[in-house]
Amino acid sequence: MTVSGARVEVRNLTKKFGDFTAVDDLSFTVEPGRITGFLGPNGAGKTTSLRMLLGLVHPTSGSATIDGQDYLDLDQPITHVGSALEATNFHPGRTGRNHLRVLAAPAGVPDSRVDELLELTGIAAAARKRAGGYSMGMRQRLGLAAALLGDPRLLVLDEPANGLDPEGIRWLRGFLRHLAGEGRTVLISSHLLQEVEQTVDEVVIISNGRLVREGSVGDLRGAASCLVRTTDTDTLLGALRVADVTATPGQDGEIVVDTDDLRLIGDVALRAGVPVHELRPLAADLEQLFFSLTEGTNRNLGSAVESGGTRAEPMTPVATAGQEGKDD
Ligand SMILES: Nc1ncnc2c1ncn2[C@@H]1O[C@H](COP(=O)(O)OP(=O)(O)OP(=O)(O)O)[C@@H](O)[C@H]1O
Repeated sequence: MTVSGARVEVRNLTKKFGDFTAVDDLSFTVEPGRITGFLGPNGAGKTTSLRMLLGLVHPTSGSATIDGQDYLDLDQPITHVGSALEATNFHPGRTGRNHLRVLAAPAGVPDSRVDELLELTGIAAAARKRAGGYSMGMRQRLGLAAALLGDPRLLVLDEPANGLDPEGIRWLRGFLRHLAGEGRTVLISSHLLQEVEQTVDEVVIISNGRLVREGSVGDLRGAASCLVRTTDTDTLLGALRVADVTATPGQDGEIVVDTDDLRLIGDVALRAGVPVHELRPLAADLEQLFFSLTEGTNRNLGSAVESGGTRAEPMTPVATAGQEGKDD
């Protein structure tokens, strides 16, 4: 199945609550066929941005559009955008199945689609149980099923990994990958880069309502490198130089080499006749990078520090779902 994903454009988006600027001149783009992580510490402004994208909050200035249109101007929005903002936005006394049916009916979505989504999201066995008794992970799955009712081109999920166990996170990763693989645009928020690092292709990082970084996860990780340890650093450094590989000596026989081609390094060392005691790729510490970009700020804890620095380039936000229903 091929889906024409929607392009999200956020331009100079700003939201003030009184004197407080929750979202500050935010610009970024979210591309179809990709999973984009919208990241920032608690209180950074992610949910507010997503709510503006979904037409739930009116921007003070700027815009957030879906294929060039405001959410509120979309014809049959359920077919364009599916969102899940809060995993508790359902009637606790209603079964999971009825929750979905209540959302589906007014949108003209057949009950067969509800049953299909209950299967797809792995909660079919609990479909006739009251949603109030669902675990957090099951609520997340129910929210995801609700977001997918209209087979949308854009999926906006606020903290979808919250409450999922490692197996659930692995499942979510595969599920979102499948949806993006069909061409859909997938935008997920998280306050933990680590939680979504292996899920997302692109990141938009905000802090104090402002963009601090936008780009691919690969860009964030930076250039590949590896560490090699030997008892004869001088000889190995010379051999690496001859092989035209940039290398920097460290302590205790360590050399950091600007490539992740371990075989090449091993071959160079063998030819130079030096012993290799360690050889491994060096992973960038993304979590540390995330903290330095966001300065560990958490406005919800009252520790807001206006970040003066690290402005970067642009990318995108989002989300909502959850409606009211009636009893079974
Ligand atoms: N209606 C409102 N009135 C006043 N302040 C608000 C309102 N909504 C949000 N805020 C404030 O705006 C800031 C951004 O909140 P927002 O919920 O968008 O952040 P977030 O990045 O989604 O955080 P979290 O990860 O905790 O959900 C917070 O300091 C919050 O207290």
